Amino acid sequence: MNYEIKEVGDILKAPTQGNGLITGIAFNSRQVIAGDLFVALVADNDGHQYIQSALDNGAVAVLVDNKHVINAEIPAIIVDDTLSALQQLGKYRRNQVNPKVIAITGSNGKTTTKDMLAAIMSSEYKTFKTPENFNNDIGVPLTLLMMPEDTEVLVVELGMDRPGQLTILSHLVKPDIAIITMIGEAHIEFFKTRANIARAKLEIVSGLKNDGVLLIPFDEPLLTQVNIKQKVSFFGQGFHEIEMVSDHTIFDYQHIRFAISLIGRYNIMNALAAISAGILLHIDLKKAAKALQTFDLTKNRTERLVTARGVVLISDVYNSNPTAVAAVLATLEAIPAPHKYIVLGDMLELGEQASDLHASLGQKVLDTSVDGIYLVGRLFNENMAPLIKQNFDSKHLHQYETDQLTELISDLQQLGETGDVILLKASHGIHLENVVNALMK
Ligand SMILES: CC(=O)N[C@H]1[C@@H](OP(=O)(O)OP(=O)(O)OC[C@H]2O[C@@H](n3ccc(=O)[nH]c3=O)[C@H](O)[C@@H]2O)O[C@H](CO)[C@@H](O)[C@@H]1O[C@H](C)C(=O)N[C@@H](C)C(=O)N[C@H](CCC(=O)N[C@@H](CCCCN)C(=O)O)C(=O)O
Ligand SMILES: Nc1ncnc2c1ncn2[C@@H]1O[C@H](COP(=O)(O)OP(=O)(O)OP(=O)(O)O)[C@@H](O)[C@H]1O
Ligand SMILES: C[C@@H](N)C(=O)N[C@H](C)C(=O)O
Repeated sequence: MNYEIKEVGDILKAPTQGNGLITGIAFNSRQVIAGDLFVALVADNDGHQYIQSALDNGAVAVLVDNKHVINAEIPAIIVDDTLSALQQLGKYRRNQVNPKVIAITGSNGKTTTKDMLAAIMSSEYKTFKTPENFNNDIGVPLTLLMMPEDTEVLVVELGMDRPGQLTILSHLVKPDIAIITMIGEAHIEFFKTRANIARAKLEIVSGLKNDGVLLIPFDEPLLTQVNIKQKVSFFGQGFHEIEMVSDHTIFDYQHIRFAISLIGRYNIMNALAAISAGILLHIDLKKAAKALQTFDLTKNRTERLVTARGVVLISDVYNSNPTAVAAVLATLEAIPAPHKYIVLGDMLELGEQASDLHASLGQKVLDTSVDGIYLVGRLFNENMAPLIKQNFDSKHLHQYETDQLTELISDLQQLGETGDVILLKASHGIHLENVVNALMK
């Protein structure tokens, strides 16, 4: 981006001080590079404390609120509220660059579908995608502002954990195509029912263009009954699964063979969502197939890693909820390996249903042929372990508190031989990524 400080002041109808050309944006002073506008956000901490550190790192100006007094020498844009100013700027950028926008939400699979779709779109168009999973009220405007001038297609992920959030984000990005990947139980604590989650996910159509298309899975009744003015299309039918091997999945769709560089039957659904959006923007299916052979996947999403000892780790540690756990257990069951182990950490934000939902996965764990079970956290240990103990050799059941990751790491470091598989899955708050990182050292 290239905006003069005064231009940003005009966009935001806000007073400015100083001159300079803004070429990038950052809200963390530690990540500021020369030319950036530093946005001082107020969270648990107050970002205004880090203005000097941002300037030292090369910030050309700072976006600050008028409750803070700022030295007149510092190039600045002064607003009422820095987060809403960030969103306003993002909206301006969206309209100025004016790409085709494909917005993706869903309880699971947003980031994976976003990465797949961006790879497909890049075969034909200058494409920009959400970095990592910057999908909230901060991440979405940041994505819009990071989008290069010549972007033809923007693939943007929209997340939410409360009703109303997607309405705001959808109006911000104004999608041409909106995708809902699936409805699960993620964040159900704040919704109580899956029906309420579906209703909140459907808010994605509130900013969808009148001639836009909503893409939804054909087999989710909470979505297929939707009644909206825009066109609705379905994905997920008409494929023929051929094979799932240890590091990729093969299926046929419309007479084209797809070999996606990921395991998990659910990733066929994610791929079909991405392919269907590709078709809407006239991408040739052979090009889509090529793009999905090797694409850049955000880490820790059913990511296959191999340790120095040759043990395969399936790292699925960014988030967790019952549908996702069931899906990866089925995947683990389907892939060949001499020995298999599972490490399950608690699933968070499930509210009053948490105990039942943790218990309900017990039979699925027992039905998966594994040689060892490692449970991390109170919820699994209190609610699932009793059933496992009755039906599984207790020598091979290992239990940890969430503050015992060091013990877990040292146990896993001894575990398995070449070709054996360890699946790790937990909510992000359990921080199994630290275990994965330690095992990969
Ligand atoms: C408010 C804020 O600025 N907090 C970010 C900030 O935390 P901190 O805990 O450090 O904030 P803190 O309160 O200490 O500091 C206040 C401010 O001072 C800044 N600061 C702090 C120290 C310093 O030396 N310099 C500095 O500039 C700091 O960047 C922050 O702006 O610094 C972290 C590391 O850089 C980021 O990770 C955080 O980003 C949040 C999570 C975010 O919302 N990030 C956006 C970009 C995002 O999209 N994040 C995604 C996903 C969000 C998500 O959970 N999505 C949900 C759904 C949506 C939920 C909506 N509630 C889902 O997918 O299910 C992600 O982190 O993965
Ligand atoms: N279509 C799907 N159905 C069920 N589970 C899925 C599906 N897609 C992905 N998952 C599970 O969810 C995990 C996270 O995937 P992904 O990151 O794509 O989801 P997400 O919705 O973007 O979540 P986040 O925004 O937190 O990254 C996967 O590793 C897998 O365990
Ligand atoms: C980390 C956040 N995006 C998320 O998905 N949280 C849920 C509760 C999880 O980690 O499972």
